[in-house]
Formats: sequence, structure tokens, C-alpha cells
Amino acid sequence: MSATVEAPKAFARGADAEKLIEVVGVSRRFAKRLDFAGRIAAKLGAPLRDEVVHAVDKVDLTIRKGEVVGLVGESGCGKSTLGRMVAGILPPSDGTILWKGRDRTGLGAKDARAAMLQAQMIFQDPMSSLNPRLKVAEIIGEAPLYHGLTTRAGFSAYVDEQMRRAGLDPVFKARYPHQFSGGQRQRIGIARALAVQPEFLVCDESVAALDVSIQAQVLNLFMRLRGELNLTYLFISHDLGVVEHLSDRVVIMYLGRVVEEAATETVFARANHPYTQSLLAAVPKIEARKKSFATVKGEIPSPLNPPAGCHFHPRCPHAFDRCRVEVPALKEVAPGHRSRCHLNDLPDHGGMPV
Ligand SMILES: Nc1ncnc2c1ncn2[C@@H]1O[C@H](COP(=O)(O)OP(=O)(O)OP(=O)(O)O)[C@@H](O)[C@H]1O
Repeated sequence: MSATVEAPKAFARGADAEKLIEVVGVSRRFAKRLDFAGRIAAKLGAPLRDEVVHAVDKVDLTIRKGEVVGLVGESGCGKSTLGRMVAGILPPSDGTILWKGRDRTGLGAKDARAAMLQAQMIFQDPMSSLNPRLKVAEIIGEAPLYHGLTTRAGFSAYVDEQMRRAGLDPVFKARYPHQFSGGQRQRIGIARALAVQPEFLVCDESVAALDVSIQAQVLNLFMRLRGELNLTYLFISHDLGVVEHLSDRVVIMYLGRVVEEAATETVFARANHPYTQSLLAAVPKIEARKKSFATVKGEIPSPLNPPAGCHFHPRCPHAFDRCRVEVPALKEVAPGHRSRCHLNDLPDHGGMPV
């Protein structure tokens, strides 16, 4: 990322901070999406094969209050699916997601609504998530009005405050989304999310569609809001430069599983997992770390039929027999640094394959 992105505020409380989200053994499976030919065949009465996409597979993850966690991995590895489950908009197939120690599925209606508002998601394409028929004031103000966070009398001032906070001039609140630029539309999405007073934002490739200079402005906004509102973020991105700059901790996913997790500086200086090493080795300079995943050798296997054992073994330069049959556990290789690799069990390995 360019130098125009300000240094983020450090995550001061670290491991002592309150656990906001605990993801425990969470999996999500989908029935396979039918392609065009498949849909025609189904319409003509062809029997459907029972194919299952293993989008997220037994993930454990804790996010603490005030933290920025970067979630990284190649396309299709399950980042968005995990993000949607953590935000509470997609139920897991198995496992539990605790919000401040409580399972959201077991909450009464009032508590469930509060928990739903406290976690908001900001998507890549603001145009597709903003209703084109509503004015910006309605887009931003409807949910807080409905949930009693503002009143009819206070509506206009409440909307103005959200717009200002997101860097928008309230003078434009009677306009429609198509009358704004891409960056401004993303700010409308941010204002809408903030208007329900969340504690936690899941940003799913939230700056990927913007020009680089606009990206920097929106990233700076996220970091300013973090300080002002004590927000916690799960930041999903293909851009390793952005992730390195913004995150306190980085989680790497491969084919539905978390393969490595550590403080950001540890991941970038001492990556343990061969997959993380491949992601980083291909792009040694931070400026060059943009959209670089295509450089990891080999094809990503299909999540319809993931390889046995370690999912990464067909592409791993260090794979040995055990990797082909046994799923490695996600183990602590240093304090706060977890990795899912059989190499760590080898004597004298030291966690860094050569
Ligand atoms: N609603 C759905 N129905 C069927 N399959 C799905 C659905 N949502 C996601 N998938 C599949 O689950 C897998 C994980 O998808 P997901 O979007 O979570 O990955 P991702 O890492 O976010 O990818 P990208 O970076 O391309 O957005 C993919 O194979 C995807 O096709």
C-alpha cells in the first residue's frame, strides 16, 4: 500500500482484551452452485448429483475487542463465508460462534437483535448493497429509526452526524447512490453500518474496487474510526500490503481451513506454514504485494473434493507421506503463533522449512 495510508493505532491491550468473537469448530457447507449447463439439465429433469462445497472446515478463531484481524487467502478459500458467519448473516453448518461469550442462536429476540446490530459487514461493491431507489438519508437512517436509535424528530441530525463521521457532506443527503463516486458510495455504506452503532465491522474486500488514492482515504477512515469508536475489525483482503499495514494479527486460510495465525510482524518476518511462505516469497517487497496470489505454484484444488490429509500437500514443496493422509492440527509453534503443518513435528525442524 502507498505511503499515504497513516500508521494505524496500535492494539494496546493485546491478549488481555475482552473476547468479542469466539469461533469454535465452525464449518459451512453449500450445495454446489449449478453452472448454466447444469441448470438446463436440471430443468430437463436430469438427476442432480449430491455435490457439497466445503467452504469452511472446522475453524477456531478468537477476535478480541479493539483488534484488527486480517484474513488472507486465495480466491475461494472461504474468507467471505467465514466473514458472513462471524457477522451473523450466515448460519454455520456445524460449530458455534460466541458473541461476548454467548451463542447468538440461543439469545432471546431483544438480545439477538442487539447482537445483530453490533456486528456489521461492509462489502466490496457498495452499489450492489445500496438500494438505488432510496435517498442517502433513508439508506443511512432507516435502520436506526426502526431500532429506536433515533426518533423522527432527531432523524435529520442523526443522519448528518453519520455522514460527517464517514467524510460525507450532509448537504447531499437527498441524493441517490448513483449520483456519487465509487469512493463516496463506499463511505455511504460505512455511514449506514456506523449508524446502528456497531462494535465490530467485517470489511470484505471493502477497498478492492476503488482507485489506489481513494483506497488510502477509505483505509485511513477505517483506522480513524477504530480510534474514535473503539471498533474491532475482521479485514478480508487479497492485498497483503493493506493487511500488513492495518492488521494487528493475520489469519491465513487455505481451502476452508486456517493454516496459520500470528501477530502481523511475525507472519511477515517468520511465516511458518509453507503456504504462507509461498504467498510471501513470491512478492518480497511490500509495494509489490498487491494481488499476488496467482504466483503460488500449482492449481487450487476444488473445495468440492479437497485433497486428503493436509489440503496444501499437492502444492507443497516439503510434503512427505504423512501430509498426504493425516490432517495436521493447528498447533502453537511460538507464543501466539499457530500453524497447521506436520513439519513442525519433525525433530530439529525449527518451524522453518528451507
Ligand atoms: N451460496 C453459495 N452456494 C454455493 N457455493 C458457495 C456459496 N457461497 C460460497 N460458495 C463456495 O464456497 C467456496 C468459498 O467461497 P468464499 O466466497 O467464501 O471464498 P473467498 O475466499 O471469499 O473467495 P473470494 O476471494 O473469491 O471472494 C467457493 O468454492 C464458493 O464457490
